[in-house]
Amino acid sequence: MGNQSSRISDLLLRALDNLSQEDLKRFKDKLSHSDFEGKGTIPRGQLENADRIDTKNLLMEFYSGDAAVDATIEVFTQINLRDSAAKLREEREKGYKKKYKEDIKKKYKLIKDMNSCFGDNIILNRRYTNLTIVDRPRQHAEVMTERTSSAVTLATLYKPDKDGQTPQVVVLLGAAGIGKTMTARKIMYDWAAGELYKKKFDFVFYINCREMNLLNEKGSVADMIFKSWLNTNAPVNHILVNPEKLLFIIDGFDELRFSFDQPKDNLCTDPWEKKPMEILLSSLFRRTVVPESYLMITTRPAALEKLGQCLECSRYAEILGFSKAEREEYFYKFFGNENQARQALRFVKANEILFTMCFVPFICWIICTVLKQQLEKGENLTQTSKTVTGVYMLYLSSLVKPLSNNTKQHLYGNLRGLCSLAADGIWKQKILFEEEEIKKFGLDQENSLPLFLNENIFQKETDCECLYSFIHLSFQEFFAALLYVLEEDETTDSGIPKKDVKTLLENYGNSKNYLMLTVRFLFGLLNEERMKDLKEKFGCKISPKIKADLLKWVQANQETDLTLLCVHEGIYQSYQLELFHCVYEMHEEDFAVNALDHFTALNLNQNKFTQMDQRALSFCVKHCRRLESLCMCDLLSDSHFPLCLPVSCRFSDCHLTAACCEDLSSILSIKQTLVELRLAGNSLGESGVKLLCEGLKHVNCKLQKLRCVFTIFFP
Ligand SMILES: Nc1ncnc2c1ncn2[C@@H]1O[C@H](COP(=O)(O)OP(=O)(O)OP(=O)(O)O)[C@@H](O)[C@H]1O
Repeated sequence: MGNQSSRISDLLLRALDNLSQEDLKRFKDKLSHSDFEGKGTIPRGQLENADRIDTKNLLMEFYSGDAAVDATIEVFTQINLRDSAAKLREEREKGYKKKYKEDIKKKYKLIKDMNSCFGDNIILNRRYTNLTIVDRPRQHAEVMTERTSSAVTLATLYKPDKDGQTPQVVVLLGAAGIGKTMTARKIMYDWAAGELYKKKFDFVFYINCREMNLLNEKGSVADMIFKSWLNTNAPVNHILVNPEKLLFIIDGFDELRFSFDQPKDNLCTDPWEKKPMEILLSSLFRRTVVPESYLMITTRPAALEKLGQCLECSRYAEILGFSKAEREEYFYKFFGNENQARQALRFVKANEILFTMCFVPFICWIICTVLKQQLEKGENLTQTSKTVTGVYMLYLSSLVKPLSNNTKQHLYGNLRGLCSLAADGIWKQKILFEEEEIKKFGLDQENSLPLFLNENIFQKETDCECLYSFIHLSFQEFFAALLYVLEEDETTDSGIPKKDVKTLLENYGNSKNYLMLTVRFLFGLLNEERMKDLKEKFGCKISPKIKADLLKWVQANQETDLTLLCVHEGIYQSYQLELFHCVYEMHEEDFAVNALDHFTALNLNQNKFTQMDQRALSFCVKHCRRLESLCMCDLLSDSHFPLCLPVSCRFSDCHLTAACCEDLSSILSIKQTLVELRLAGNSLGESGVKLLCEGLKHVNCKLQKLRCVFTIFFP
């Protein structure tokens, strides 16, 4: 007997056992007259002498599966045994939930490391580290300037807000690799384990946008539920009875290729109605179908505008990544060996930029993976990197290093194919690739695949289809960028469309935001050291002339007097801020000086920057040679903003510390053009003020105006 039959058998027997002898007699009598769902009646002769077990067996034989329970409930109701009917209904619901939860727990309990061998899994809870998540104000102009953001936990996402409104749609935002998918998986697991949303949701369904892109057939909400149901037939009818107890997690909105500007009368309202995927998803987002259900949508910030066009969200929350303490916790979890974790942490902390970058879990994973390999081989921990591109290169090098010479010979060809596949995919917003495409780019050779691509087994209706994806979307973006840097190669590129960097930049400028990370990597790859590595380690022929195109592009996108308004730690990501990130990613003084030559004034007030934003800005401001005025306030308390050298500097409420005063002091003693300095709202401390005074006393100091309010007591 299958699992489901055995569950139904127990359920029915319990229900019949609870009947008195008299009620059982009435039940059998009514049953012998009932033509349930046109299936005819169970012959009276068979029922007459049947005991409870026989009756149960007859019910199961005659009405197979769930219909036997439906028939029993119906007959209970007809003979006025309403309590028994309600109890059976309730027990069946509990059974469904229990089974679904068990299956979900099994499915989400394990995760696969991106570079792991088949069957090499890790227990989710042993690796999952808490992330910092904050609530975000809505995107109305008047609230965009609201600067407070409060920490939230997964458990409080669907709790009423301060106005008493319970959000029905939660958008979980976060940059590439910050942990959105991991969080979605953790929610699935915790819910199934009874640790999250226990009373709030009866069923939680996970929908992966990457897979949605590939579904050419029409589908319905019911089909989505069927697909999530792992083993048995989903009791969709019963699930849909209480839509307000359902949560749909739609993971990776930014990966969807569809446009969502459907006219309203195209949308569906019936959960059983089959529609093309883009209409079905539009209907869910625009709340025309199962409008009482709850949604959680994860997306990168770049797709926020598109999402806003088809969805009215009631709560935005943003994943900010790992705090310092969480980064440390991650290292211990990753290594599972205190000694190694301590060594690795000591090494990473000594390189401040590297440690800062670890706020992104995926970067943390790459760094730990590379360090683990080095530690296991007894090598010294020597690699350092200042940019995200540098970290990705580290990973690439670590993969290539142990390859045999024979494999290395084919490396460049494979890499080119891989880059072409990646770029092709980025343009088509395609993340899963079929075997045909793998062949088209010559990647079907031994050794070319396992290094960079994952094999996914994707359930397409009943057939199992084999698909490939990069080990992480950001790696696809990295390889796509690499294609633009590689020199055209007439011998190997036949049939592969040529890629023009100007088209890439133009399209990105025209708000094709999904190109954002690719463009950022492009800058990163053109760093001299990266190019040298690419040549030496991977045999790449690099085309440095595109640096000139990048320079022109940055220059063309500049104003002289720039005010960056309302950047809330990445949410309202400004195009201009992204340009600063690009310049940072290249990390070259000459380029930065030329690229930023236009700026004379920079106003960074009203912003809340992430640590990485601050690093990028710090680097850029340092290289704005013609900057005359810099105005900023309210930096993070552990910020590292440069005390750069324009004519006028305003650092109001910048949490400047005594350490910053040391820089300031030396600037005052060198920079004779600095004439105005405003420092209101900073508590510099006694030692800070003393340091400042040193600079002010210096013979080179030509400061004319100093504005500050100090509360400090000198002994
Ligand atoms: N909370 C976490 N604890 C431990 N590791 C994490 C966590 N979040 C993410 N990671 C690591 O970072 C990797 C990338 O995370 P994930 O795929 O969830 O990012 P994402 O935000 O969905 O990225 P993208 O927008 O590029 O799809 C994971 O595969 C995992 O190794």
